[in-house]
Amino acid sequence: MKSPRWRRHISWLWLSILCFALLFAVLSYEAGWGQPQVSRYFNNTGKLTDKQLATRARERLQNSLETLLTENPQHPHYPAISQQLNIVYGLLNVPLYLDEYPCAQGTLDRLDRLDRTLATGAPVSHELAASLLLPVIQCVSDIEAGQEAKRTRVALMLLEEIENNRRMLLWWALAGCLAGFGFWALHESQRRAYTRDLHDKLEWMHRASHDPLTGILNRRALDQDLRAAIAEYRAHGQLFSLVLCDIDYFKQYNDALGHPQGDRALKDVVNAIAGALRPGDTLYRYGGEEIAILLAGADREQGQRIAERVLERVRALGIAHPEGIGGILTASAGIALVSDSGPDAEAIIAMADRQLYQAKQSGRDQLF
Ligand SMILES: Nc1nc2c(ncn2[C@@H]2O[C@H](COP(=O)(O)OP(=O)(O)OP(=O)(O)O)[C@@H](O)[C@H]2O)c(=O)[nH]1
Repeated sequence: MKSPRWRRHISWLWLSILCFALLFAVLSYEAGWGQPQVSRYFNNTGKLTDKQLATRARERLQNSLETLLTENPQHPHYPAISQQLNIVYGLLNVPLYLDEYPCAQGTLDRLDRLDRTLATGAPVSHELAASLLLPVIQCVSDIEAGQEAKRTRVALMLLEEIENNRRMLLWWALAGCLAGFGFWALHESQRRAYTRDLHDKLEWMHRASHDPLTGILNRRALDQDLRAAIAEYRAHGQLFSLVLCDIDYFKQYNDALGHPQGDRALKDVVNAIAGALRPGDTLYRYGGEEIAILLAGADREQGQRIAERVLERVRALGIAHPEGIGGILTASAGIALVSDSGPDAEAIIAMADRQLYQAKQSGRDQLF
């Protein structure tokens, strides 16, 4: 059955790789994640730096008040104080303070008033100086405290945001890892199932063409190879011979020593025959105790020489046979050359079979 179209295009392996790639991307992003947050913090704290202005203003105000309270009214240094107050005015005259702190505008008015008084050169009493500057210092201190509280709030928010991001990242990383490994596991099971299927198919193919007892090719394989060899002969005149080999008096062997012993002897005979062949020759179990040998490229002389060698190897095994020729297991063989029988599978087999029959009729343990 054909798998659905999407299954052929999306494999679990690719999904797994995608998950790990996303995980990597998230981690890379995390590496630079702190950066925008920190810059946001400094953007926010840009407004907070005004706290420093208030601090500087407060210090100058305190110095000015101290000077005014310790001033010798006979030798006043009002211009210097006035200069300090002008600087303070400039430090406090910022939109942020005026927008957010109600006392800020009154503070500027008071500074203005004191400055104008100083400008007249008339002595400024301690009471006047204190009544004008103390509320100003109080307001500036409030601004300082307010800005400081704001800075703390922003810092806390930033920490909380970073913590939330970390937690979210952890969950995403965990999910990415689990999904990646999950898809990889699916891919692995799919791969194993595929390998198992392939293995099964190969085994079935092997079983379909091989004999289970001896492990050599079977008759079906011989039919196929014979057709291929005939095609080759027709196309290029490539000669070949077919030898049919049959164990002599095998029924008696089985009857005397039992079927399991007969199986062992059959395997020994097959191994002996295989040992007598050339690399390009092929062995088949044609049926029962009958073995076929396809001798590629062999003319009559070569075919006969190999077939004789086969019979000799069987003899040389020396398997004891109570009713065998000379007391041992032997075999007979019939050979057919493609050029004699005609390029037809059935005709070649029939000819080799007739030759084998002749060998049996002539006393067995021989080639015909
Ligand atoms: N042990 C065993 N015996 C088998 C197997 N296949 C076929 N046989 C036996 O081979 C014997 C063939 O007997 P026959 O066809 O009469 O031939 P034969 O006894 O060898 O006599 P000739 O061929 O005339 O020499 C039968 O007894 C089958 O049971 C096998 O796989 N194992």
